[in-house]
Amino acid sequence: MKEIVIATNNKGKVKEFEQMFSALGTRVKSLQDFEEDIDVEETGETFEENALLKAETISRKWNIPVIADDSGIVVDALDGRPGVYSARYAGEEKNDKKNLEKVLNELGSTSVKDRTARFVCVIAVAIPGEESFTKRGTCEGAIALQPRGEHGFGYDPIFIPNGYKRTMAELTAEEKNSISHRRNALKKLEGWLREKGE
Ligand SMILES: O=P(O)(O)OP(=O)(O)OP(=O)(O)OC[C@H]1O[C@@H](n2cnc3c(O)ncnc32)[C@H](O)[C@@H]1O
Ligand SMILES: [Mg+2]
Repeated sequence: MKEIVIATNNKGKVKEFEQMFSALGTRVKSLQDFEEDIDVEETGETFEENALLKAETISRKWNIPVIADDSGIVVDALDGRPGVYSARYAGEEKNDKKNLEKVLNELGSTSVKDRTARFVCVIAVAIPGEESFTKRGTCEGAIALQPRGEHGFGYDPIFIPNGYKRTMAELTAEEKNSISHRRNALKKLEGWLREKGE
């Protein structure tokens, strides 16, 4: 596939998709590349529902194939929060720094062994005239005691992937893209992408 539209306004996601899709020879377009300001309301209760909402809304609007990514961080000691509310956890303004501070505050002095968490990414595919579907990828790890690192976006400065001492924001883009929830979801789409590429 030469080009794919991703129904997202998140620049961090776009960058990672660009990096991962370039290896497959596919150009990426996001909602930022269109004149119109579009923000699909995320009213679903699961990552799957929200990913489908975003992909299908844009696919129907322009009658083109679209993928969408709904993702977030699930913290065990917080009963799975922020989960699907990750983007707006500290308020509607969607502030990455405030969001991760809220998670750190809520965890307080919770011990390292009880700070287990995972990133979740669900990619939805919507094609005019075809049944939509989703693929889910995860990345297991733990919440750091303090934010560290400048790379990536969102909750990366407080997430330590299993097998690493560094936070996700201290990994290079290549390192993150080789283990991330987004990579793991995309891997499950590779068969479909190859078929569409022919
Ligand atoms: O809905 P779109 O337009 O795609 O953009 P968004 O930022 O609102 O995206 P989501 O609704 O999927 O919310 C995802 C939240 O999870 C965070 N998140 C997702 N992937 C992440 C990653 O790879 N690293 C760190 N945080 C991530 C992100 O910062 C948001 O707060
Ligand atoms: Mg969103």
